[in-house]
Amino acid sequence: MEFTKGHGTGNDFVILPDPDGALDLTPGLVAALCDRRRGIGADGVLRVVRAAKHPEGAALAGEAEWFMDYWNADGSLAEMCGNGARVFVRYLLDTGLAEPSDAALPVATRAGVVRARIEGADVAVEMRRPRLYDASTATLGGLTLAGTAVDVGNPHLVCPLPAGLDLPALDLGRAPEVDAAVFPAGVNVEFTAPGAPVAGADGHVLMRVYERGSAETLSCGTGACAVGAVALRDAGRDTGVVAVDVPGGRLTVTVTEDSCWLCGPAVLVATGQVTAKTLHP
Ligand SMILES: N[C@@H](CCC[C@H](N)C(=O)O)C(=O)O
Repeated sequence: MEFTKGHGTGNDFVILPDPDGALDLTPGLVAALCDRRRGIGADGVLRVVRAAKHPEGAALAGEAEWFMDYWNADGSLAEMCGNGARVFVRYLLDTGLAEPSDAALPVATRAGVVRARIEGADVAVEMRRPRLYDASTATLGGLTLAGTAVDVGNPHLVCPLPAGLDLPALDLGRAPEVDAAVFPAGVNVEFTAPGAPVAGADGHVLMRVYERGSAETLSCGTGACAVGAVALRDAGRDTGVVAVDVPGGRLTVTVTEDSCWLCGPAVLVATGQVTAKTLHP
C-alpha cells in the first residue's frame, strides 16, 4: 500500500491514494496505521478516492472529482477535517491529480463540498459558517468550564478559560467529560485564552484541543473555525478575521456572512510503502 505523510500545523495524516475505491479500509487498519509506535503514526487517515467511486461521495461527484474519506486515529469516521482538507488539496496538487488554477478547487467531504485555494505557501479552505447552537460544559479533573457548542460540519465545544487559569498547564492527557445529551456523537473540545493583538486580525486566540477519536492534537482546523466564531461573537461581531495560535503554529480564520475560510501551512513530508499484514499481527 502506497502512502504519503503530511501535516497542517502539526495535525498529521497518513494519506492513502485509492482513486478507484479498491482499498479495504477498516477501523482496525486505520488505527494500526495511526499507531505512533507500531505503525506510521498520525492523528488521522485521508483516503484520496474519486467521489464517484465512494458511496458517500457519489452524490457530490457532479460538483467535485475527489472525495476526502477522513478517519480519526481510533478508526472512527468524522464528517469534516479542516486541516485534513488543506493537506488533501496539497496532495492533489503536488501529485498532479488536480491542476493549479485561479478557480477554487472543490473537494467533496461528508459535510458537503468545500473549496480550496493556494495562498503563497499556505492552503486555504472555505467551509460552512460555524453555527453556535447551545451552551454546555466540559469537566477536566475537578474543573468544570462553561462553553459554547458549535457545528462546523463536525461538533465542537469551545471553552474559554477563566482569568487566572493557565492554558499550557491544562492536563489534556484524558478526555474532558461532556454532556452526552448535547453531544450524542461525541465532540471535539477546544480550550482557549486571549492572545495579544495581531496586525490585520480582529481577534487573536490561543487554543488547545482534545479531539474526538484522536485525543490531544497539535492543531484542529474546524476547531480553530469554531474558536474564531466564538471570539467574534464575544467581541460583538458577526464577521471578521481571527488569528488562532495552536501548539503546532498559526491558523487564520475568516468568518464571512455565509462561510468560513481556514488558512495555514499544509506540508507533505514523506512517501513510502506499508504492508497491512505487517501492521496486523
Ligand atoms: N483535526 C481535524 C478534525 C478531525 C475530526 C475530529 N476529530 C472529529 O471527530 O470531528 C480538523 O483539522 O478539523
